Formats: sequence, C-alpha cells, structure tokens
Amino acid sequence: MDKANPEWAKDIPCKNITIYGFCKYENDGCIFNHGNESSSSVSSRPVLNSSLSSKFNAKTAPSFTPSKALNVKNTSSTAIKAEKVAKALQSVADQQPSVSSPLASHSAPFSSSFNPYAANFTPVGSAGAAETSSSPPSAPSAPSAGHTGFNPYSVSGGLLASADELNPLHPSSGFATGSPGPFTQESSNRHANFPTIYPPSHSILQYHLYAPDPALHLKLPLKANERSPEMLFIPNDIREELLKKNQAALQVFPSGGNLPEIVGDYFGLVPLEFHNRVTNKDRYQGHQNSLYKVFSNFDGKIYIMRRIHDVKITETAQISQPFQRWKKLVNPGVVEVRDVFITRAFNDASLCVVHDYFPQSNSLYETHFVSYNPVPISLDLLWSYLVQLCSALQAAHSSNLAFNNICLDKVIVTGHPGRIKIGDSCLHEVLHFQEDIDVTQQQQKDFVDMGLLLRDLSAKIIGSGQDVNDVETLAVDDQFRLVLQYLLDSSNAEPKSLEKLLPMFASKILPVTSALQSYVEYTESILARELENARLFRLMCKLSFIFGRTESRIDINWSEAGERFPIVLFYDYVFHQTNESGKPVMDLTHVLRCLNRLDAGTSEKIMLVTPDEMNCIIISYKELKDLIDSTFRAMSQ
Ligand SMILES: Nc1ncnc2c1ncn2[C@@H]1O[C@H](COP(=O)(O)OP(=O)(O)OP(=O)(O)O)[C@@H](O)[C@H]1O
Repeated sequence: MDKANPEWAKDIPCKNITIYGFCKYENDGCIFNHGNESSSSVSSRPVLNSSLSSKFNAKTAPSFTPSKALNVKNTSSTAIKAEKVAKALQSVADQQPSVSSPLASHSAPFSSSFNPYAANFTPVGSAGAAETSSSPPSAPSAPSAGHTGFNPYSVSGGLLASADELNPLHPSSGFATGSPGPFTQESSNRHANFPTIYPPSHSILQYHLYAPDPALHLKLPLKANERSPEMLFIPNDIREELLKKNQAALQVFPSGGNLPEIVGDYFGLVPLEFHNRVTNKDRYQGHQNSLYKVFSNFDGKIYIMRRIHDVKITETAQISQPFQRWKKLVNPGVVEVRDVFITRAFNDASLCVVHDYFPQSNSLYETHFVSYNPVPISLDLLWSYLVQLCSALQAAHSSNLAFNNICLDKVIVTGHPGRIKIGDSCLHEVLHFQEDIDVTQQQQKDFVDMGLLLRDLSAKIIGSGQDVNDVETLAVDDQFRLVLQYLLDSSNAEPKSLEKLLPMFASKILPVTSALQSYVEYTESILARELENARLFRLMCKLSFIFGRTESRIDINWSEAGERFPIVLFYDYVFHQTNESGKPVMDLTHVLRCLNRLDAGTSEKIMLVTPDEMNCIIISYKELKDLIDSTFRAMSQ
C-alpha cells in the first residue's frame, strides 16, 4: 500500500462508520470511504449521522436564539453568546449519534421548534400509527404501572429499528405473522394499506433538552428526608405526554389548498385521517367521510368535526331531534357531541357532526393492533374496558339511545390507565332518521358489538388460539369467558340487559374503580406539587428584572452603602452559595425555601454577608420583600 497516495483507501469502508456509525475525521483527512458516491468529493455524512445533525440544529433552535421581538439593549452580545452556545451544542449533537428520539430517528429533517405553518405538514394528533409512540395505556392494576414511560433508547422504538420493523404490516412487526389475530380476511384487507409514514417530520419536540431521569445505577437509595431534583418536578413521562398532547392540539394546517377556511362556526381545519385504509362501506350509509380537528369561533375550544360528504337532508328535524337527544348524554365513556349542521362550504351538501377533541387519542384498533409498538392486552385491561363500556351503555340506554357503532375503530383510547370513550355518537341516528328502527333492537346490537370488540381484543392475549370465533380457545379466565358468551349469544332466548350482565362481574368493577381513583389521586398529587410553579416563576422574573442591570453598577443605591444593596447580597445568598473550598453549591431546596419565604414575607431574619466577609446585614424576609417590591415599582413607573 502506498501511504503517500490515499487513492488505495478510497473504496475501503471506514471502520469508524462500521463501529460507531460515524467518523469524526471524515472531513479531517480520513482517507477511507464514508459511504459517499465518490470518495474524492467533499463527503457528506453517513445516513445515521446526517439525520441526527439535521434534527438538532441549535443555531436555528429558538431556545438558543434571542428573540427579535424583544427590545433588549444588549442584543448583539446576547446573539453572540447564543451563537457560541449553539455552536457548542451543535458539536455535542454531532458527536452523539445515540442520543435521539426514536421518532426523530426515522423522521424527515427535524426543525427543533414546532412551526405550525410549516408547509410540510404531517399530523401529530392524527390517526394511524402516528400516535403510537406515546406511552401506552396501562392495565388498571396500579397507577405507577401505568407509567411505563417513553423509552427513547429501546431497541424496538429506537435507532436500531429498521423501517421494515416499524411497518405494522411487515412480518417482523409481529402483526402479520403468528396468530392471524381477531380480524377476518376481510377486515385485515381493509387495513392493508396502513401507512408507514410515521414519524412525522418537523413537529417533534426535543424532549432530550429536558433533564432526563438519571441512569438506574445512579439512583441512589435516599433517606426519608432526602429528595433528588427529579422528585421536585413533574415526572418525565407525564410531562412528555402532556407536551405531546398540547403540541397535537395546537398544531394547525397550512392555509391554502382545498380545505375551506371556515365551516360554520369553525375554522383552522386539520385533517385527522392520514391513513390509506378503505372505509367500511356500510358505515355512514356508504357516504365518504372525513375527520378534522377544528377551532371553534364560538368558544375558542378545539373540537373534531366529522364531515359526511354529499348527503341529502331535507328537513331540519332530521338533525335537530337526534342532536337534542344526544347532547344530553354526558358520560366519561362517551365522546360528547357538540354540534350538528349541514354546510355547503365543501361545495356539496355535507353533514358535519362536532365532537369533543382528545389530543393524541387513538382507536383501540390502532392502539392494540397496528401501532409500531402495540400495547399488549392483559385481562385487567379487558375488565377495565368492559366496565367503562358498560358505564357508557348504561348512560345511553337509560336515555333511550343506542350507539350502533361500538367497534375497534370507533372506540378511542384517551389516556391512562386505559381510559376509553365511544366516539362518533349521534351520526347513525341522523343518517337513519325516520327509518323504522326499533331502539330496543339496536340496544341489543350494542351488547353484541361490545362482545365482538372484547372477543377480538381477547384474541390478542398471548396464548389465545387461532380461531377467533371460538371463545373457548381465548386465553381469558372463566369469568370473562362467561361474559363473552353472554354478550355473543345469538339465541335471543331472552334480551340482554345490564341488570343481568353486571352481576356476572361485580367483583371486577371494584379494582377498576380503585385503579381509576388511585390514578386520579396520583395526578392530583403531582398537580398539587406544581401549583406553586407559576408563583415562583413570577418571583424569579421579578428578581431577574431588577437584579444585575447595568445602571445598578453605577447607581449609588446599589453600592455597598446603598439602600438596595441587600438585594444584591440576597441574590448571591440564594443562587451563588459556595462551600468551604469555594465550589458552587447548587441546592434547589435552599432556593425554593428562600423564594417561598421571600414571597410570604416572613419575619424570619437572615444574615447576608458581603463576598469579602467584611460586612454583614441582618434583615428579615419581610423587609427584603418590601425592598424588592418598591424597587420593582420604581423601575416599572
Ligand atoms: N374525539 C377524538 N379526538 C381526537 N382524535 C380522535 C377523536 N376521534 C377520533 N380521533 C382520531 O382520528 C382517527 C380517525 O378516526 P375515524 O373515526 O375516522 O377512524 P377511521 O378508522 O378512519 O374510520 P372510518 O373508516 O370510518 O373513516 C382515530 O384513529 C383517532 O386517532
């Protein structure tokens, strides 16, 4: 080999790429092949690395770019600092190929901030596998178990998963192989074109920019009185879930295109169905349908609007009567209907039904069958679903209503622990208005539909037989099997009713209610912890507004003899503590304690010492609070 002439190495793959996925000397003289077409040209990064570096661009990330809107005096120096930070972060991002969200790793180039007007729109809270990365709903057994957490490093969901593995219909996904699942040939064909486009491109937040939980081996056993910083904040999995929900809720669709700007009282239509599945022909009387997220001009809230294309409705009663009946139905197991109207905004006579919107919700089918990471079904979860569905049925049937649409596609999972709601209510009644339909018969059909839904789900439990229709082969306990047999019994010997059904599993209702209650208490306790955040944040802002301004360095009031000097010392006392050897002490508890006392203006006194330790001031929190308030007022006048 001729070491003087690097030509000999141009076709040999660089080992750094093989081992680490990237070569940091690629642009710095490394003579081996980095996967470029021509090794002699200026090399581009290998695929893995390029997706990473494009995902995180600290320079363009708004968190690191000073806002132009702010009229800050030292804008240029801030910008220079921000650029330095950005550069440093960029280089860190470039050097860490493994730090990536599993979503982002398969996405188009990432724009670190959410840009609702980006032309390249892809849904966040929409249908399909799109939402499958969110934390799965859990069995109702324990609230903490519900927080399995989003593991960005997991192999199946992380960088190591190939595109094929992420395809729900790919054999390796476990969906197409093994047990054929509960679906008949027809139903699996119906979903055969489910897209593999997820994850979407631009709208993924950099969740890693927040402090992650420490690695397990660093989680030291704490004494009863000790707290780690993570324990002081909202748990990461809940924070991430709420962020994703907010992001999905606020995402808008680029204006222009075929969609009307305003439909009735609603605007900002965002299509929610981004899948290629063929709609069940019998549904909606064979009419085509579309689902949109919409913003209400009336109350500013977000809803979903289902449009049934090209319907003929001649009398207003067809709309108003079913709507009046269904809008009274309020139950946690039902997606409430808010509005029904006919519009010509789509250039046809479309029927629009408006329902409550639950960001990031997925149908049961998406959650358990076609997601990248299907939520496993357990018996506990099935009992929970059964109890919730019965509650919804009880509410509807007692109002002389029937759903007519209980199926895997129309029941959505809205949150932990396995909370579900029957969607799409009221529509069936509008479309079949004046048809000679017996509600009691429809209610009987609801029972059977519920049985079919639970049977299909049971078939996904590990150990269930291949024949979906055979309840005996399902891996459920005898009690659940009896419930299924009762619901699916077609002999019509006696009408099915909740009075007969509920006693069959009365003992199972209590654990479900306990789990839901525990979860409520858990989230309430988290909420209580966060209660003070806004107050402390405002206090921090107030302190930061007045502390460290340029004028304070020349103003006599801020000098050692000045009346505002205690503020300078207090700021140091709170944030700039050092230990005996001069090392910074960053004790969050100390900060919170001081700020809380300052906010309350307690009479407790503290001793503030000058850095040279030559002078000290003894002052109460009340006096400090008054001083800070008066300074702030003087500044804002
Ligand atoms: N109330 C809701 N809030 C938020 N998202 C919803 C709501 N209802 C449905 N979705 C989302 O919209 C997706 C599409 O719902 P839709 O009812 O159109 O299912 P579908 O399988 O496309 O049915 P169809 O074949 O009848 O069109 C659901 O999978 C879910 O992710």
